[in-house]
Amino acid sequence: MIERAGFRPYDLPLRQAWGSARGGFARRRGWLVWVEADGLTGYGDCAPLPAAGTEAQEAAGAALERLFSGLRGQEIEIRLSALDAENATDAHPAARFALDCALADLASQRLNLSMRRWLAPEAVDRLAVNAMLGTLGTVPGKALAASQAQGFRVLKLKVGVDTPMSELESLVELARPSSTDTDVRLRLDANGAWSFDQARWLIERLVKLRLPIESIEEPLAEPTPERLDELQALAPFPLALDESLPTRFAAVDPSQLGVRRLVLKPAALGGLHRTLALARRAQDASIEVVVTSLVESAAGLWPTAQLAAAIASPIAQGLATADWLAADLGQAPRPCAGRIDLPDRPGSGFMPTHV
Ligand SMILES: O=C(O)CCC(=O)c1ccccc1C(=O)O
Ligand SMILES: [Mg+2]
Repeated sequence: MIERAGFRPYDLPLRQAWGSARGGFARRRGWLVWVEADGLTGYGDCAPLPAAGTEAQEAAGAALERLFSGLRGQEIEIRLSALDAENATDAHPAARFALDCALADLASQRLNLSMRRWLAPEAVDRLAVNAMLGTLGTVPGKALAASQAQGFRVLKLKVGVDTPMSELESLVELARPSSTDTDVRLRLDANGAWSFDQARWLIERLVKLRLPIESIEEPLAEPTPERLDELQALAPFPLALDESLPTRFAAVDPSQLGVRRLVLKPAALGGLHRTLALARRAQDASIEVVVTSLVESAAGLWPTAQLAAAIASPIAQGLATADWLAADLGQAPRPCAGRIDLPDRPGSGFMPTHV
């Protein structure tokens, strides 16, 4: 039975401003949330980011007030299933995700299971992850070399910030055989920057020039399954939907979206189990999935990584974001040789440095 529960705000500076075609940020603000029962504490993170498909800060704060007001005295499992049963298209996915994580952390600790095995017995212990280098125009050549030397094989770049023509030139320069190992590929994220014609122009050139492109996220400003399908037919690499999943395409069957890959952000989709269910539906339709963070604190990154391990997609996951933060709420999962190894500890693995 839940004895205590609460949340407190945090505000963490980044080492370097985050940029994208949908804007950027220099700090991450959110709430550390916790739930206590049987001498154990479960943690979660509410770190709204509207550009990624979550509610705004204020709506999240109000939702946390509501979600946490009636917790005391409730049974963990009952509260967890009630959360999952609520309307899937609700207006506060980040707040709901935070409570879901805290309850799941507690429930898995009580069973002495890692959160990933509590979510799925077939969970893996190791995840391939991509490096996140930032916006194409601001990435120095040596950052590329450093990531490769660290063992990353998929390097992600934000694009759609400059014109397609100048970004193509930068990509040609970056992908020169002298600067890129033969097995390294670039994951591009346009965050909805391009018209259909711009996207087609760029994809056709990337293909013709044989640039080592791993995938492109959110190519279109106005994505429709028809347009995505037409673009996907031109590309030998997957196109992916990300922030338009919780917003535009919440009710669409993954196999009908026109893309070969989905990027899943559990805080924008509103919870662990519903993200796991969407991942399974996609994988059953031979659509790849990638789980990514929201550049949130370690309290959110741990359960997000545990969820990725439960989904067990073999491609690189977007979880190498802890180093973007200059301060954190606890030790974060950190990649080594392009992979994250998850510990066997019960729960999500998060422990606050100071409470
Ligand atoms: O995918 C990654 O490597 C990190 C996650 C990421 O890029 C991201 C983080 C916050 C908001 C949006 C995005 C995005 O993929 O668009
Ligand atoms: Mg993305």
